[in-house]
Amino acid sequence: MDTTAPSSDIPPKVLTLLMIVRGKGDSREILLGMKKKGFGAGYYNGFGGKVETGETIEEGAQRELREEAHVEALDMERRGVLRFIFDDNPQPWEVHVFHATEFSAEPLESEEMAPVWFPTANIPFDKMWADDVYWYPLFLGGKCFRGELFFTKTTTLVKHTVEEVPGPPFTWS
Ligand SMILES: CNc1ncnc2c1ncn2[C@@H]1O[C@H](COP(=O)(O)OP(=O)(O)OP(=O)(O)O)[C@@H](O)[C@H]1O
Repeated sequence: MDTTAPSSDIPPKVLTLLMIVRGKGDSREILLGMKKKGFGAGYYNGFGGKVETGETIEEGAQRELREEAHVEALDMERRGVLRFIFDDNPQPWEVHVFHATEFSAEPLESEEMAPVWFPTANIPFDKMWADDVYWYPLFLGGKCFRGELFFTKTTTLVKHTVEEVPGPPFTWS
C-alpha cells in the first residue's frame, strides 16, 4: 500500500444523515437525537450512520432511522452531500443529508439515540457538530448544498466551504 497517497485518493466512507421537519412556518420543529454512544456521543444530531454493503444510500438512511428512532420516513429527499476530512483519519467521510416531513409513527428512544423535537428557531448548535451551523440554514431554507469541512483532533472545525447547488432534487453536477 502507498502510505504517501493524499487522503483524496482513498475512497470515502459513505454515511447518511436524516432530519425530519414537521409543521409549517414559525411553528416548524426538527427532530434531533441525543447520541448516547459511539461516534458523536453527547451531541444532538440527525439520524444516520454508515451505508452497508449491498444497500443503496437511501436504504441505509431508512435503516438507520428505523434502528435509531423506530420510524419510517415517508417522503425522504436528498438535500446535500458533505465531505468531512480529518487530520487524524486518512479516509474522508461522505455524508448524504436527507430531509423528510412525513413519518410513520411517533419516534421512540433507542439504544443509540434519545429523540427530541426542537423549534427550528431554537436549534441547540452549542451541543452539535461544529459544521452544522454552516449548512442548516440552507437545509431549513429548502435548498440543496455541498460542502467540504476540515477537522483537526476529530472535533475541531478548522476550514470549511459550503455552497448552495441547484435543486431539489439534489444532483451531482
Ligand atoms: C464531523 N461532522 C459531522 N457533522 C454532522 N454529522 C456527522 C458528522 N460526522 C458524522 N456525522 C453523522 O454522525 C452519525 C455517525 O454515525 P455512526 O454512529 O458512526 O454510524 P453507525 O450507526 O453506522 O455506527 P456503528 O454501527 O455504531 O459503528 C452519522 O449519521 C453521520 O452522518
